[in-house]
Amino acid sequence: MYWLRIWRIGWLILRYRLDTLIPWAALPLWLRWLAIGAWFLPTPKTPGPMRLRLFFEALGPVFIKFGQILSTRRDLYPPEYADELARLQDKVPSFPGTQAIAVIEASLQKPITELFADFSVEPLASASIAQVHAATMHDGRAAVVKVIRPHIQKVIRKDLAWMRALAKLLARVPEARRLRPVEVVHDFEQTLLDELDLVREAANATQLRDNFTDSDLLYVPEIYWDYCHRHVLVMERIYGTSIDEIDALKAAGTDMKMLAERGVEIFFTQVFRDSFFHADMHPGNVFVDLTDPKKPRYIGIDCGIVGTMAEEDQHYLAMNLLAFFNRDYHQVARLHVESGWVPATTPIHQFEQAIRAVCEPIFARPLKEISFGLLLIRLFQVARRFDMEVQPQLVLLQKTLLNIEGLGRQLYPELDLWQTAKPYMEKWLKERIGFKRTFNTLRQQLPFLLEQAPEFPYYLQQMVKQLAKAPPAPQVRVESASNRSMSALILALAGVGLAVYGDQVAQHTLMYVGIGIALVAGITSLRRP
Ligand SMILES: Nc1ncnc2c1ncn2[C@@H]1O[C@H](COP(=O)(O)OP(=O)(O)OP(=O)(O)O)[C@@H](O)[C@H]1O
Repeated sequence: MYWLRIWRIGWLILRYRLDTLIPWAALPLWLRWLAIGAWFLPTPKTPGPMRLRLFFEALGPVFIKFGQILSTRRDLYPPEYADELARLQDKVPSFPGTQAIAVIEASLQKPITELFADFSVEPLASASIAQVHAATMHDGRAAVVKVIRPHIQKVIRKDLAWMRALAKLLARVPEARRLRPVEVVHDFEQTLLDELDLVREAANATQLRDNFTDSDLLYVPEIYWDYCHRHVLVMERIYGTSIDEIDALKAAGTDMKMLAERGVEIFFTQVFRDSFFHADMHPGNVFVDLTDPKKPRYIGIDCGIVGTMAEEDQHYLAMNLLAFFNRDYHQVARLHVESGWVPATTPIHQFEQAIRAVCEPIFARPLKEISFGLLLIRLFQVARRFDMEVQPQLVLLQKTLLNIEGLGRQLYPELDLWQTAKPYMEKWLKERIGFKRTFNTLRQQLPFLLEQAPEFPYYLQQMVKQLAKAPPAPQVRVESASNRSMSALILALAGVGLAVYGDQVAQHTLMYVGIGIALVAGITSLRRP
């Protein structure tokens, strides 16, 4: 079985003449012997990217998924390859509904009739990892049941082992190393293994749903947790119009401008407000609720792939985008160093010049034609030359951004992404840096500080004792200065506490503690020369 797979991969490489895509002359001698087998084969007529796509298709679901992921790495691969691989589709035959039932019953440990009032044996949809069936719950709710393809785990693990081996081999070739085969395969492995766990998908969907509770922008179907397992996911069935059905959307009188803008708003809200974004926004996963076509609401399904961002990354991303659109390349370069995205030793001016060289041609176009996603790709390409390790989350973000832009412009070609996003980002940055955020942080931390309040007199006593023992003047001055700031700080906290939380008793206690500290600190500082 193992050798059969090796033989098949080798044979398909030769059949699609992938050897012609490899710069043999650049390879070490020990590898060149592999090319000997190809010497007698006819020269291929179809272009290289298409042959690569056919190769992935012939190798089945895992390689197809891999090709789809490569197609999103436009920062690494030439556009003609990315475009061709983006055409890869999971044309996988569905598996029999009886097998789906067997997986469900084995996972949930109950007969299907006990689980559902009705279960449709004919699948609604079928993809490489899972298949979806319609069902009705016993209380009458319409549901869909997602079931992991039987035996897919084994196939995936075997193929992943293969890919890792091939990637390691490629990484030994200097020409191929810059394509980062090992990292790319590693990221792919993570994504794929995550997709195999439907409980993870259910948890993601629940979080996204919670983040948009009562929102008129996005709806996420409810997860029926009592019916979930690693291999089975049961959720509310939704009835929306696919975002792909432009004619149907228009015929229903949808406000297409608002629909496109809401898509952008949802994305930026997810990235900046929640730091949790749906990262698989292909049209098959996006529907529109047209209850009110003048206020169309999105419906998102399939939360198998999500992205999160660290707070600092959010901050630097927003600052970067704003700096970009102000064409302040020096600031962009500086932010990259400050955030640690590129090494601290990066020569700022050279980096700035390199960024300017790729960005200026983009900005020569009208603003509404500029692609954010493409801009990020260019930036990552430049930054790689300056040793930037692009984190997977940033790659996910850039990929999602490209999807959103694609969708948005398909819905409403005049969509000005920047005009839609800029006010949102500026507002976010202002809130983050401004008084409101400081106040909110204090408000969050205050219960903890107040919990410590009864200890204040003790600390106070200790402080006074220490001061009494304190040695020479200059040092004392520093200490009393710091005590004064300490008392000011505590007083300030007490003030905020009063404003935010105080009932009458707490207010008085805090006030007296605050005044006491201020008095003691003041008297102590007077006692010292
Ligand atoms: N809650 C739902 N209500 C109605 N239809 C649904 C629901 N969830 C999924 N579907 C249908 O099933 C299809 C496949 O679902 P989903 O995208 O979750 O599966 P998948 O195996 O991850 O597919 P892919 O990998 O192609 O995204 C959807 O395109 C949609 O038509």
